[in-house]
Amino acid sequence: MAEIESKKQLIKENIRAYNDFPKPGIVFRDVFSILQNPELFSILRELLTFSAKSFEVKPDVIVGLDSRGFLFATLVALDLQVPFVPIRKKGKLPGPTKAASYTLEYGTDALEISTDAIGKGQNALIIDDLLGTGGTLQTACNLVKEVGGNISGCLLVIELKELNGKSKINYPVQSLVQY
Ligand SMILES: O=P(O)(O)OC[C@H]1O[C@H](OP(=O)(O)OP(=O)(O)O)[C@H](O)[C@@H]1O
Ligand SMILES: Nc1ncnc2[nH]cnc12
Repeated sequence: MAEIESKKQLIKENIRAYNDFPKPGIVFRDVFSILQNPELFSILRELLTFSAKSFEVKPDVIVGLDSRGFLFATLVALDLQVPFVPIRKKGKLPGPTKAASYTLEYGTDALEISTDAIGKGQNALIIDDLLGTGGTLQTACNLVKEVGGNISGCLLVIELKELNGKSKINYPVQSLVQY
């Protein structure tokens, strides 16, 4: 466990922060700084998969959120050998879909899921890079439920504590690093 905590600390120290991006007053936490270093990216993958295995309800599918969430959700889906399901920004998915709009730290957007992507009663673990206000994750949870899935939980690389996004989510939430 001490080893896990020190690996989380290493990831935290290496996520670069940019002030006033993309708008004045926002501190942008750039998870791509980890991906530029294969050693750190491998450690992050190991931490995510370790956390994904720790949820009480084991996931049947991994749901990743467009776009940065895909970078991590696909790795975990492979490690767990379960299907990967994308939730995309509106207008990008073919076939029948369900959509919902939401607000985020610096704008508004809409998300979409394929109606047949998750079997009725299947357990989904939702993975994204960052939890801010929680609007994105809350919308993703609603979409998974709408197409008949259950939610094992939600896993984030980064949690911005002061935005209190966790309070919007009625499912188990784990984040690897917090600011
Ligand atoms: O908790 P919230 O306040 O809703 O914010 C978190 C979301 O904002 C960012 O996504 P963004 O929409 O910028 O998309 P990207 O991953 O394509 O950069 C981030 O990747 C999360 O998905
Ligand atoms: N502060 C932030 N840094 C990086 N990505 C974000 N997405 C939403 N808020 C963010």
